[in-house]
Amino acid sequence: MTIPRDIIPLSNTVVPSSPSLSAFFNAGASPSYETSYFPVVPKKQLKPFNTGDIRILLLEDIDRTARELLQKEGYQVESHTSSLRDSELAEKIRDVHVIGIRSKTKLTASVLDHAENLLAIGCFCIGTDQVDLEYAAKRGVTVFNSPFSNSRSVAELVIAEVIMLARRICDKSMEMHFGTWQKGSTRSREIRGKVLGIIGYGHIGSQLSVLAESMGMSVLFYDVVPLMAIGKAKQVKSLAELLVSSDFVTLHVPETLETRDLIGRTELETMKKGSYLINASRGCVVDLQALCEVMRSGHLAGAALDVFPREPSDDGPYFNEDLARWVTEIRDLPNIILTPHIGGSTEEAQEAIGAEVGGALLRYINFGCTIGAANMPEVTLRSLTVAEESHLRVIFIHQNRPGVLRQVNDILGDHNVDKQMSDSRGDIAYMMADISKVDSTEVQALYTKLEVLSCEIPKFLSPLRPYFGSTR
Ligand SMILES: NC(=O)C1=CN([C@@H]2O[C@H](COP(=O)(O)OP(=O)(O)OC[C@H]3O[C@@H](n4cnc5c(N)ncnc54)[C@H](O)[C@@H]3O)[C@@H](O)[C@H]2O)C=CC1
Ligand SMILES: O=C(O)CCC(=O)C(=O)O
Repeated sequence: MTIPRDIIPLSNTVVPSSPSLSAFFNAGASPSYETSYFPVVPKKQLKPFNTGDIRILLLEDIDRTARELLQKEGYQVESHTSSLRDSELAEKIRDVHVIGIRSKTKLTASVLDHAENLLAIGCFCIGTDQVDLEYAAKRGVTVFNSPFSNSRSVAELVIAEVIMLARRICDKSMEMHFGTWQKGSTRSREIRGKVLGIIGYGHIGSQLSVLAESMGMSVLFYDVVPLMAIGKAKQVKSLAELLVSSDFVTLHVPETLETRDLIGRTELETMKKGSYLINASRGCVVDLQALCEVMRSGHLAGAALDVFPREPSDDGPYFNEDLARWVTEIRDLPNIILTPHIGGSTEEAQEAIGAEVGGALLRYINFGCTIGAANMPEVTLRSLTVAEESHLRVIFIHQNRPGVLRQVNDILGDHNVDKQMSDSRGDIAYMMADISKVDSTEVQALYTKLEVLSCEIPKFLSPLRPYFGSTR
């Protein structure tokens, strides 16, 4: 557990928002924070609230690029180097408007039920399987991630592992650490001319394909969709075809129902004798019990695992039998490289992710822009400018039902609707409209009328709220 740090005092950087909005954004704010004032910068962006009222919780050692970006905006940012235990997470998530996580923090429906004020989740990684995306959308919580900022880092780790496995580097190094000098070439091979089989030819798989070919390997890949092969790589028709033909099999699929235990005993036994398995995707994709047995039988020559079906939530001496039964077995296997989910953990990747996800959160909070969202329709409009006085941006997240937009437009209709964009994704729709000639005294009435509309949404959807922004 870590001590919260970097809590910025509340700041009043902008013209105060309407009382109802202050109430919305201030709900749960701790009265103990000090107040201070930052210079007002005349930016051409929405300031629908006091930016200092926005409370952001960053977990799992998210890069300082994100922290600094968000702090500069005047938001209150509290950051922790690790994830939080369940009870602490439930408590902390209650008050915040934004939470930033990586892969350890599980934002399930029951955790999200505690999140009374949550507007957005930033997954500072590629995977979003740790978040119940659908439930978050139903609660009007928008989720952002970084689709490829750490892809290269994962690809580089895998290429390193291919060589290390082929030369049994980890075992050799371990022997030396224990004082044993054991020279020899038995079961050490070059990777040139060998076949790399990639399962999942997306951002990481295709990047790896380029690296592997440049080192003289042949590349086969299997993917559920037909894809353009890069270089001389070849897409195969079935998983079995890839498994029987590859010297190294590496997994780069997302965690889905279909990929759970994608590699079980049958698949492991289908792999070539003396081949190697690498998993830097998600732990549940490989049946570890089967892997241990097949490795002990000598059928596989080695493996590298960066991800596990259960991973410790804290750094420390936790990779032991308390985590799972298979841990002891895996630790005892020869020529197996074990790494603590560090595929994307490079300074370059983390900095890029911090800027990308931090920027997406900022654009969402400040402008309502959902471009890049993982669970909401992608909607944006050109920003309002400070010259456009008496303009108001209305954002309305609602159930995707016939008639809702007509009702919304009836309410907005007394004003000039300068621009409007609406889109839906499954059951959820997102509407953004810029209306003009709005007197500040009318904002509350508009809000109330829209809020009544949202009452038509079943009770569990009640947090879907209208959200206003103005240039003032
Ligand atoms: N170890 C680490 O630190 C990291 C792990 N990851 C994991 O790697 C995964 C892949 O990342 P990206 O390449 O960026 O994803 P991506 O979405 O670009 O590519 C995934 C590919 O897998 C394919 N696919 C999906 N289901 C499949 C199936 N059943 N069989 C075969 N192919 C299937 C998709 O069609 C797609 O082409 C992420 O979802 C994440 O879980 C990502 C980054 C870092
Ligand atoms: O960096 C992390 O904590 C998670 C990396 C990962 O697995 C991802 O980006 O999906």
